[in-house]
Amino acid sequence: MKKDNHIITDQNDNIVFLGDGTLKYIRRDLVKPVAYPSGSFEKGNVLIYICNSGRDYSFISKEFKIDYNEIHCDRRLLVISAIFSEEIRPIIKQDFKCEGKNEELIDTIYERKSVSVIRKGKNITVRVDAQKMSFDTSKYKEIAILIDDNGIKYFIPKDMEENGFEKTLRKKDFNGYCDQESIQNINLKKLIHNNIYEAILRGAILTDFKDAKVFISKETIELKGILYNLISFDEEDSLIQNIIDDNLKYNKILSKESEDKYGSMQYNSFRLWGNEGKFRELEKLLQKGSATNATILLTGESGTGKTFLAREIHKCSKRKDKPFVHINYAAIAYHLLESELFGYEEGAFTGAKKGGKEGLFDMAFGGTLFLDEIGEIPLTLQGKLLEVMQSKTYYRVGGTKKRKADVRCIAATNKNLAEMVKEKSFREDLYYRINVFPIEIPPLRERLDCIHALISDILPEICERLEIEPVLIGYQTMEKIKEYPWPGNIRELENVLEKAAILCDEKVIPPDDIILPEHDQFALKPMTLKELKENCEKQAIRNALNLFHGDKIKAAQYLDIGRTAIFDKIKKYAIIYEGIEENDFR
Ligand SMILES: Nc1ncnc2c1ncn2[C@@H]1O[C@H](COP(=O)(O)OP(=O)(O)OP(=O)(O)O)[C@@H](O)[C@H]1O
Repeated sequence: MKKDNHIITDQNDNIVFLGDGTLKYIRRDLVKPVAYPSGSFEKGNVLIYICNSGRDYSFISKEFKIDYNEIHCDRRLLVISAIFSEEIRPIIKQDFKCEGKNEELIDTIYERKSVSVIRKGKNITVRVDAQKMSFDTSKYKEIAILIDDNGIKYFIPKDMEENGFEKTLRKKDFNGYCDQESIQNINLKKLIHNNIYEAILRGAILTDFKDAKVFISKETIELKGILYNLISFDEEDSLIQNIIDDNLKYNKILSKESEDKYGSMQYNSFRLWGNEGKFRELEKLLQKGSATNATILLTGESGTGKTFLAREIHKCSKRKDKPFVHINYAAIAYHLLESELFGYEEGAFTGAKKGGKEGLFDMAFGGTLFLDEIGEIPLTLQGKLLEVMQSKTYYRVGGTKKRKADVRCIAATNKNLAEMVKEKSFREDLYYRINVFPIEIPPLRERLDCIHALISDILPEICERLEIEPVLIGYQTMEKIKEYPWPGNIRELENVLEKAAILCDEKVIPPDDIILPEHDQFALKPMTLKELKENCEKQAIRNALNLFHGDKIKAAQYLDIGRTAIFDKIKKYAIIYEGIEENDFR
């Protein structure tokens, strides 16, 4: 189960866990880099200890001495230790004495804090709620970061570089300066945005002293797969330890998964989602394809992401700094196609602009030309396109000067081009020229098991587009979404999410705000009873076919109708589903 696309929030919508797949949504521009004031250990503080050498964690209690007598702290001290190039290792100082009563702590200790430690190359970033500090670990042997009510304070022992681990950490040693204002009024949810942020999350731990319940366990993470809920640390030792163990194991799984997937922790540059073998294959194909100049043919049903992936391929190619030009053949008037594509010279035809006009091949020079809906290109123009693709040169309409076509072509279609070749509506030679590197994108219904990954990818974008506060999806809402047999078009899912984001009055979308397509269509226009009935029937059959991957017999059984009846209705409503053969209707 893929876990790196999860965002876990507590009941206050503070981010508790950020899967590495979600880090790209964090708006770093909202968190100003700040330094923090001098401070001391206080009740419930968290100490994060980062060490750049050594592998034996036992030194923490020995060499990195904490003078407990100096620290007025009635809480146990949580020490998270991150060793450069090793995973985070949370350690509870079991021997640390608590003073005072728990009840007193509730008001004074921060109630909910999410602490994450992110490593990117030599940099370690510690985030506490909206605050964040980064350290270049190669510069220091040791860094101690203290988190308390006021935020993050850090301590880099001045003489540490000379004296190794001999330094004793005392409260007076924490010196720095603070800019509290820079983090005030930042709603954590504002941080969820779509800035690409390449980093690997190594650990995320929330301490919560107010609510003693434990809401999460290894099982809930593993079984539910997605959890937008509260992780809280109970005050009981054993429970804290359990949670930390779970987090540890979870982090191990995470890093193992990432390593399996990307070798040495590399990012999936294509924003692909899905965890089946075929997605790894698809990813490999995209990686290979984007690294070359070969023409790529993207096929797949409407709304499966062909345009989206064409852009991603461009972004990952050597041509990424040059233009990406999208031509949708279906959207350009037939008589204008040639001049739009190749441009024209002055006087080429009546109405031609003075000085001529550059075409899309000119505009895409050095970059990528995305030939969308290639199946729609008229036969008359197919020959010319073939010629350009072969000779890499072209003439403007009415022109005599040969121009260089320095473009990489990506074509896309939802048509069956091979069939079109047979029917003679698509040139065979052009088909072979385009079909050098075909990549088929599976429809949504074949990737339903990881639909949550797509949602966590697109929901922040939807909110940004609508200019509304980012919203999150709760666990039950996600379950409801998963129950619907999404056919193939991602746009359908986007519409549902968009509507839910608009309807939602809260920070987390409740299940009731998810209006699934079959319920929604009735609201669109008034219908007669007959139309309503037919719509219901049509939708029910479509759903059943999706549910049973096009198996009409199973769908008929599920709908409790006869075999002939379902065949008749599929024909009557012209329901198209992959796998329905023409023969079936005879
Ligand atoms: N991997 C993805 N991550 C996030 N959003 C995606 C992804 N793939 C597709 N989408 C979104 O799904 C919608 C449909 O995708 P897109 O327009 O690329 O499909 P298409 O196959 O080109 O459709 P058509 O054939 O109708 O032109 C878009 O809004 C796109 O942003």
